[in-house]
Amino acid sequence: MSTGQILIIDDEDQLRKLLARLLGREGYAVLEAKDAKAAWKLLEKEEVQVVLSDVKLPDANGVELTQAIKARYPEIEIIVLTAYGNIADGVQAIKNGAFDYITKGDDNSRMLPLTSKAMDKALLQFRIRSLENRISGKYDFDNIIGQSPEIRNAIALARKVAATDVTVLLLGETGSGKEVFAQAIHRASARKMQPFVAVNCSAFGKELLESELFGHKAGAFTGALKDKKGFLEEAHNGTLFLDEIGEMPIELQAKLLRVLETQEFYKVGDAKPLQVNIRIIAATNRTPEREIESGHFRADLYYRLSAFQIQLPSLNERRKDIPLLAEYFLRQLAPKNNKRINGMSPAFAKALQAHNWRGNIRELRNVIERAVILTNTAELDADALPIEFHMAAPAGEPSSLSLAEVEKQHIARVLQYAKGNKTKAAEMLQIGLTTLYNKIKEYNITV
Ligand SMILES: Nc1ncnc2c1ncn2[C@@H]1O[C@H](COP(=O)(O)OP(=O)(O)OP(=O)(O)O)[C@@H](O)[C@H]1O
Repeated sequence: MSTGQILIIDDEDQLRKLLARLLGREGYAVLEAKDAKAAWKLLEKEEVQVVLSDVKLPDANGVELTQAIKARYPEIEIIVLTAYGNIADGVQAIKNGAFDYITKGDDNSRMLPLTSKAMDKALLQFRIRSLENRISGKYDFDNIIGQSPEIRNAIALARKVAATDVTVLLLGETGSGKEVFAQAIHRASARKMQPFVAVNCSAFGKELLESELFGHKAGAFTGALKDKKGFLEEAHNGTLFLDEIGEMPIELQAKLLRVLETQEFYKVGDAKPLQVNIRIIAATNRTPEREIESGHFRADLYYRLSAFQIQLPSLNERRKDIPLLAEYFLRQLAPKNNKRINGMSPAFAKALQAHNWRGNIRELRNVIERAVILTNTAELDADALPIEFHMAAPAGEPSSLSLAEVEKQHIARVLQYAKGNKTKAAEMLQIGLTTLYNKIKEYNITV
């Protein structure tokens, strides 16, 4: 029995109903639309794998509609129904991305096998897409955890801008969720079925970043053996996320500005420009104004990018979300690590609240994962936290402590944490065991 859903677009009621019956008998779920407008409405609401569309529709041409549907929903396969004798339409439809075409009334015997093949292909594409989404852990706004006004405010702004094509600049400390926001904006936009391409500008050297972004022609430089598509081209019709934009070399920033202004760019080694349609979301963990002053960030690019800025709060600024996020990561990470852990002790929760989260949500996630791995009971407890959680800063005026005193206190704390195990303490302190013994003696530390 076949599965999957087919949408038939045809204004001839009789023929449409006949096809619907035929395909329904094969086990497909079938939807019907009289025109393109009704078809778009159904496509928005329903998951459709295959479209059968007449060429002559009251409000559209099926050959052009094919291109529009493929642009928005690339996984869908389309079979076009052409009028008798009009092969040109069929050929053009295939050029526009159709799976195939059938001549109306003439090809009923081809209809079922062809539909079944198109369905197989589409189902495979849907499966790949869903696996890709799962692997890359894509986020939408509902998965952005946080109740504090600071994060709710950022989410509200991002939701509003998502529906538009406006360039967005996300500001926030490292690990505060800039990429998560960029993905959520993409997924809430009309481009959601199109690629989301993320580029970390700090991960490449200057030359490499240029050819990775813009692509290159074969022979453009030594080692460029074949033509290569750049990220800009890969993100065509979709969203390009430029992370750490402040790290982009200044000459490249000028080129990027040109792309933003003209939606046009040149591959490295190519004389003719390529047209692209992309939405840009950029992010930085630096302060743009300071970067401009120091000459690392072009002011004109900044003004162009910052049409819509969203400042993401740091975790320290929204401490009341810490328990919520910790629970969320625990629920996610315990099963992943095959652990049955259903809560955290008050001491564990208190230590999370007191910590200075310089690495923000990424750090919190890592701390929870580490604790999950170390825990074999039903509850996360404070001893599964990294050492810095156990060692509050030494009390008193800093000036009142000599370096030797700080060293003594630190060694004492580490020994206490290691429950008197000197080998473990020496490892944590990254000193030899003999040195540790000497220090214990020198400072008269009681173990
Ligand atoms: N609000 C949130 N809810 C749940 N998980 C989140 C949230 N924000 C961020 N995360 C998680 O925190 C981690 C860091 O997020 P992300 O990579 O988006 O940060 P970033 O600001 O882009 O960091 P960097 O500046 O280092 O690139 C990821 O594992 C992400 O899944």
